[in-house]
Parts: sequence; C-alpha cells; structure tokens
Amino acid sequence: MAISSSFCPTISISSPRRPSPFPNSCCTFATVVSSQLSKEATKSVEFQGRVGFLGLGIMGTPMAVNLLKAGCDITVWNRTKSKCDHLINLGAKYESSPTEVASSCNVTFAMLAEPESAIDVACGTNGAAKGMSPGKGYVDVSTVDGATAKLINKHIKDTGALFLEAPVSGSKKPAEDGQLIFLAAGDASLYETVAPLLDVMGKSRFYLGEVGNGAAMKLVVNMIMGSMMASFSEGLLLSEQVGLDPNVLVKVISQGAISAPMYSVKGPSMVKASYPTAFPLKHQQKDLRLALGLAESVSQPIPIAAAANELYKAAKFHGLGDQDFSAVIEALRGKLQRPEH
Ligand SMILES: NC(=O)C1=CN([C@@H]2O[C@H](COP(=O)(O)OP(=O)(O)OC[C@H]3O[C@@H](n4cnc5c(N)ncnc54)[C@H](OP(=O)(O)O)[C@@H]3O)[C@@H](O)[C@H]2O)C=CC1
Ligand SMILES: O=CCCC(=O)O
Repeated sequence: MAISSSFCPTISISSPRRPSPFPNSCCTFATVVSSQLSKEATKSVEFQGRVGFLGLGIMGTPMAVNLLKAGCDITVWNRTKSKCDHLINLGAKYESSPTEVASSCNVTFAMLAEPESAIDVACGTNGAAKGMSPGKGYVDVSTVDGATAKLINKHIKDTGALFLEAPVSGSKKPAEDGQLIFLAAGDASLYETVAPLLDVMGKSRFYLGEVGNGAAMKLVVNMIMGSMMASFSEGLLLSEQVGLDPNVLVKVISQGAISAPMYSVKGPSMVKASYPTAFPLKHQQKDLRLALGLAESVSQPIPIAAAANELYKAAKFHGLGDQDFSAVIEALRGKLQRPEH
C-alpha cells in the first residue's frame, strides 16, 4: 500500500489562453485547465510542441503520465529502460538517450535522483545539452543544490536554449493527483511557456527569480520536513516507552497547533513499523546534506537539522535508504543490525 502524502488542500489554477511559443513547429497553446482541480479531475492541456521527460522514478512516472493524459505529445527516456514501458504502453514515444529526447522535443523535463545524476543526464556524454538549441527549453524538476542548478543552467544556456529549475514540494500521491507545488527559478519566458504544463502536474507554482533560488527554497522546506519527521519519531517512541498508545498521540497532535498532514498520514503506519516508500529515505538524507551545505555557505547554524541528518545517515547505513523516510524512526529504536556486505 502506498502511503499518501497529499498534505495540502486543493488550490485551483486556471491559465489564460496564450499564443504559441513555437511558431515554427505547429505548436499552439490553448490551455484548458480545469477550474475545479479536484484530486480526481483530469486536467487537459493542448500543447502541440513535443515534451520530453527524463527520469521515470517514483515522481517522474506519474508526472509524465499526467502530461500524457492531458493530451501532450510525450517522449520519454530512463536509465533503466523497462521503467519506460508503462508510458510507452500509454502512448508515449521513446528515445534511447537524453540527447535524442532533447533534440526531438521543444521542452524537456528531468526528474533525477540527486546532483550527480542530474548533471550527468543534462551535461554528460549523451546528455540533454547536446540535443538543445535556440528555441528549446530544459526544465529540471529534481531536488539538487544551487551549484548544480547553476552548472546545468550554464551548459543549457551555452547552446542558446532556455533553462528553468523547478523542484517540487509534494510526494508520490500529489504527483499522481497533479497536486505538486513547483518552486521555479530561471528564464522567466520559459516559465511562462511551460506554465500550462506545470499546471497539469501541480496545484500551485512559485517563480523565485534567479537560478539557485528554487533549489534553496526546496532545501529549506525539506530541511524542516526532515527535522519534523525525526522529532515525530522521538515522540512516538517516547509515548510508547511511558505506556501511552502512540495512535492516540497521533490523534492528539492532529487536533492541536502542531497538526500537520504528514503526521496523520505517516503516523499510523509508523506505529506498525511499516514504511511503504513515497519519499525514499536516501533522498531525504541527501536533502539534509545539501541543506547543511547551503547553511554553511551563509554561516547559518542549523543544529537541529544537523542532528536529524545523523539519524537519517544511520538509517541509510543500516539498509533503510530505499524505504520511506519515515523509517528514520528505526534509527531510534536501538535495534538496528549492521547490514551484511
Ligand atoms: N519521492 C518523493 O516524494 C519526492 C522526490 N523528490 C525529488 O525528486 C527526485 C526524484 O525522486 P524519486 O522519483 O522519488 O526518486 P527515484 O529514486 O524513484 O527515481 C530516481 C530517478 O533518477 C534516475 N537515476 C538515478 N541515478 C541515475 C544516473 N546515474 N543516471 C541516470 N539516471 C539516474 C533513476 O533511474 P533508474 O530508474 O535507472 O534507477 C530514476 O529515474 C529526487 O531528487 C528527489 O529528492 C521531490 C519531491 C518528492
Ligand atoms: O522532496 C520530497 C518532499 C515530499 C513531500 O513534500 O511530501
């Protein structure tokens, strides 16, 4: 069973009709975004330019599926090709490298694991940059640090194409429901061009200015989230140790000032020591590591996040990296076994 982390109420977005950004490629925008974006609603967008999608993991797959279902002409690539099968069966095209996707598409999205893979897919030997040229756009929605976003920006801009970073807040379920929150920065004209596509995949979007600001906003948000989850884990275990029912603790929290959907959604399964993966623990640890680097760059103390990071590192070391980040609670149980190598 997948744990939902659809934490926030629905916000409706409607986009105005706008002229084609790709006048030479039979492309027109005639955006029709449902005015009532309920979780079940299918959003539709007429974007006759071709859209590439690189990286079909937990997040990339539902995001690309939503674009396809909304009527986009989608071309996919993933390092592990078998993960493209679902999209291909739904009607997506396939190309055998990021370069080929970028050269055959007007706009290419990338949703990769971490800075190294985001850089490799954008700037490596068969990277997207090699297929970019003036008039095209590259939108990296992975969670990376500002230096990585700036490096990718430079490689893309050197080709004459446009770049946008647009990491997302929201997890697997919001991605499936088209309810993500985009934290975009970079070329404002590309932001306008892809806004209808962002609105298919998300419920809201923020434009934050220059490249690096999207990454910074995302890392601050996930730094807070990682610390919240670590603190919640301590509370669940402490309540249990003193003879309280942790399920009751979850209910008490849900009615007070520290109520957060994350606690209500994840708490009951954490009590059962079940961690079905929505947001992999290894990615949460990566985000804390990157947030520590961000804080270091401005000499801002973040001791709580630093302590939380140690917990996620311990959980990852003990083989929990691919489980949901709520499995960090296991690092506090004191029963972790060293994994066999
Ligand atoms: N899951 C979540 O709740 C959220 C995740 N994010 C962020 O989104 C990004 C993706 O997350 P998610 O989908 O969960 O992660 P997954 O681990 O499910 O997917 C990672 C993707 O990156 C690809 N990849 C990894 N290493 C390489 C490499 N060296 N070269 C090429 N491709 C590579 C994987 O390909 P392959 O299939 O071949 O392994 C896969 O497509 C991360 O940055 C994460 O922090 C942001 C918001 C929420
Ligand atoms: O980066 C992952 C964020 C997960 C979430 O916002 O629920």
